[in-house]
Amino acid sequence: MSTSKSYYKPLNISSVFRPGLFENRVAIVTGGATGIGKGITKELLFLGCTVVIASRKADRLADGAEEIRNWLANTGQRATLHVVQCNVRNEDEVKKLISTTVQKFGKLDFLINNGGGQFLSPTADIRLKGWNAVVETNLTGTFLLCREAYNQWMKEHGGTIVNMAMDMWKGYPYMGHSGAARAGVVNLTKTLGVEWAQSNVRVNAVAPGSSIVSPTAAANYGNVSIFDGVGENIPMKRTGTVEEVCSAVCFLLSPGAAFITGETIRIDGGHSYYITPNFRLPDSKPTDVYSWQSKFDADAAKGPQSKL
Ligand SMILES: CCCCCCC/C=C/C(=O)SCCNC(=O)CCNC(=O)[C@H](O)C(C)(C)COP(=O)(O)OP(=O)(O)OC[C@H]1O[C@@H](n2cnc3c(N)ncnc32)[C@H](O)[C@@H]1OP(=O)(O)O
Ligand SMILES: NC(=O)C1=CN([C@@H]2O[C@H](COP(=O)(O)OP(=O)(O)OC[C@H]3O[C@@H](n4cnc5c(N)ncnc54)[C@H](OP(=O)(O)O)[C@@H]3O)[C@@H](O)[C@H]2O)C=CC1
Repeated sequence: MSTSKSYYKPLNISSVFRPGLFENRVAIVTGGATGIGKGITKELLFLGCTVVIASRKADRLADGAEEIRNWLANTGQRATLHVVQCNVRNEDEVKKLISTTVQKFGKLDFLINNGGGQFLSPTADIRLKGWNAVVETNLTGTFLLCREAYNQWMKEHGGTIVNMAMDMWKGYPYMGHSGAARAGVVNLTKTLGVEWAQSNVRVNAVAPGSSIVSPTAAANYGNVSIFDGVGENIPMKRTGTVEEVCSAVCFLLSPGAAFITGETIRIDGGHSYYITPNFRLPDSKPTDVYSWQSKFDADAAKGPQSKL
């Protein structure tokens, strides 16, 4: 990838939220060992939360957990990280993830349904097995986790859920399966926000643009340059950072969002509101970046983006 290496340096974690905000809280983050999920996990740990990360691949979980635990040890943070292997498409594994968490930690305050993904394909070429794989991962998996978290714990004790959507507001050419599934996630989020309000359970979502740079996200497409050039068509003239998603998730989990439910926050630099053919913005510099890296690194990260 042409983007500078410094962009991918191990992150020094910080947060715009107060230290200890999530002390005595217990969270599950699916897909918490890579990319955006790993960032969410680190910020939650930084804020004192106990975090269970869950996904399919044992090696990815082990690598992610090792990196996170090394960071915890180096910074002297005293937070608990636990790993559970779980395919969100498997109902039994989802039930077990929730029950194990509640048994081990005594409760479940937060569920972050981050795990998911898709492959690029013209919709006409998608086989049924591939369609089902993507819809089951993103929509059915989110449903199963929400249902089990609610029935096994949150119905009686309250809780907060954040789901993962994407920039599918105008359809999603070449990701028709995922666009349809994520639109379903946005709709499910509204429904559950209303149905479960009486149990003091808030359900919201975030919708990142197709522009949140992480090495695993890029590698999934077999093309590490997939994010190159993406910033050009975004009003803020740049791609987004993992941290810019994490802070929105932490806000939705926080007491500051106590009156917000059923909502989906777009994190896309204005891309989904920008209609290019009739109204093209004048050239401009990239906007300021929020990241956990030093100003020097953040400036380095801006470099390649400004060439887009
Ligand atoms: C222009 C800029 C665009 C930028 C886009 C970037 C925006 C980023 C958005 C993101 O979401 S980043 C996150 C990326 N991470 C992932 O997507 C990871 C998770 N994804 C997956 O694991 C897979 O894509 C999956 C299909 C959802 C699940 O895989 P699973 O292992 O369960 O299934 P498989 O056995 O591999 O495949 C099942 C079935 O699916 C079809 N298929 C899978 N991959 C492809 C492919 N690359 N091309 C075409 N079809 C595919 C296929 O039918 C598979 O069955 P078989 O035919 O192999 O039997
Ligand atoms: N990066 C971006 O620009 C955007 C990302 N998103 C979404 O954000 C989320 C995080 O993506 P990102 O961090 O960028 O990319 P990653 O590829 O790093 O994250 C995907 C994560 O999901 C996990 N996962 C995938 N399928 C399953 C499954 N069936 N069960 C459990 N876990 C699963 C993977 O772990 P494992 O392989 O071990 O199962 C991995 O940790 C995804 O839902 C993605 O689609 C949405 C919009 C834009």
